[in-house]
Amino acid sequence: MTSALRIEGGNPLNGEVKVRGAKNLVPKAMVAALLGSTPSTLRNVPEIKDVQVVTDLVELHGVSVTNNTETGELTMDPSQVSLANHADIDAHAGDSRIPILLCGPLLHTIGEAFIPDLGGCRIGDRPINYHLRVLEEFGAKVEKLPTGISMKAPAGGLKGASIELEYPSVGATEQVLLAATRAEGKTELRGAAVEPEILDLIAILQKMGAIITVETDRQIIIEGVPSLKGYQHNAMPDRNESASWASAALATGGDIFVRGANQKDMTTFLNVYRKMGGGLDIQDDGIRFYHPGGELNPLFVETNVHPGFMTDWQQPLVVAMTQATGVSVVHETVYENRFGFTDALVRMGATVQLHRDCLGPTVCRFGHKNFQHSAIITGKTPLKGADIHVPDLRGGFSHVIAALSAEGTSNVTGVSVISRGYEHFVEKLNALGAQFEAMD
Ligand SMILES: CC(=O)N[C@H]1[C@@H](OP(=O)(O)OP(=O)(O)OC[C@H]2O[C@@H](n3ccc(=O)[nH]c3=O)[C@H](O)[C@@H]2O)O[C@H](CO)[C@@H](O)[C@@H]1O
Ligand SMILES: C=C(OP(=O)(O)O)C(=O)O
Repeated sequence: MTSALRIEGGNPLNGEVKVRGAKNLVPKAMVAALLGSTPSTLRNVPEIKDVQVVTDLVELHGVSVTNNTETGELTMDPSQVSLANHADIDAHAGDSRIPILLCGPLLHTIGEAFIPDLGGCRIGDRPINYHLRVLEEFGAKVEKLPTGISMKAPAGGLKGASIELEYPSVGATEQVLLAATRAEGKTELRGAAVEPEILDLIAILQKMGAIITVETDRQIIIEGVPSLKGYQHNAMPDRNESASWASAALATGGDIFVRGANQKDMTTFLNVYRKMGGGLDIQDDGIRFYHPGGELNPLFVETNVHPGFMTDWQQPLVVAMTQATGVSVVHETVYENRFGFTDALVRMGATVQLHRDCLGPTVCRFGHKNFQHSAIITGKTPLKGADIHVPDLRGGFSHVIAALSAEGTSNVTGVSVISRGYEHFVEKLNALGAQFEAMD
């Protein structure tokens, strides 16, 4: 696997890339398969590290998985789900955030679960207090151990609950869905997240036999059923990868057709892109994103839960903002610490100032705390090559596109983290005409 790139920047990215299933849906769809009594088939599965991590985890629990990485068809047979050895599970500590979502399905099928310390991007503290509270509301007995979290189902199994989330957390909403569908009785969830990936997960659960109603005002009602069957599903395309390539086109002055990008999941992003002066050609089978020449406009953006501007779109777009003429402002309201990647941009010549105040109308959870969660980006600044070690998934993608738009050579290390969410990243860069040398 490529761990470092020596990039010769200053050339636009031009050409076509294909996006397959969403990183933020596919691993959860795999977890949902554990709830079924018969095998499930998921299509459009990308070859990314998070899929491998979940494959390893569910295999440890007795699920038989076959994955055709070329066709993207993955089948899971959950008929032999069993307890796994703690040490084997613990070997996956720090790999991804998905293990916490195994709790509901494991409590239903084998009555207990052990979860290692979670991974995922270090873009904030990322506590799991909502997850644990939700599971306790279903009746689970939760015990924190030095190496992870152990839990047991109550006698008679999980019971439906009335739950209110204090913040519309994506993961906690998924936790409720995966625990409630087979719990006894009705579950009412208020303050739910309604990201497109969650609606796709609900579609999968409905195919399996679940009864789930998405009401207005972030309410979801789940009427528990005693058993579910397997599903066949085509995973929704990755709107975050699509938006990343869109920002890459703007940052490098290029022109990229993202085959598979879906307009309906990206309307908020597309509006922002158009306001910035980015060119769009929305087609049935994908979207062409391009720099139309001339000046890009500065922008004000606040990240937020869906249907707001997705936080995962923010980091690559900030690189494009360094190439807009004037002052752009980004107020990050989802994670308290998602601007660490801008240090490298500043070393490359960008003008980015971070602030602890909420620079926007939304009074977010971080306003009165000591977090640099607002950024002022003043452009247009030419970027020059630098040596960079990537910090996280989106930050890593952003650093690579900054290096591609910069004059001169950049040595980017730690790029293997990008494979957690971007399929065939190096091959795609190559297809877009990027000039680089890849090192293992
Ligand atoms: C694998 C996956 O789908 N990851 C996505 C998911 O992450 P994830 O599901 O982890 O994100 P959440 O929506 O849960 O987190 C949002 C906010 O809630 C806080 N929080 C969350 C849970 C909890 O128990 N306590 C708590 O305080 C988090 O620290 C964060 O500030 O949604 C995020 C927000 O759209 C995206 O950036 C991630 O790409
Ligand atoms: C924050 C992200 O993912 P995760 O929740 O998997 O760390 C992301 O995809 O940008």
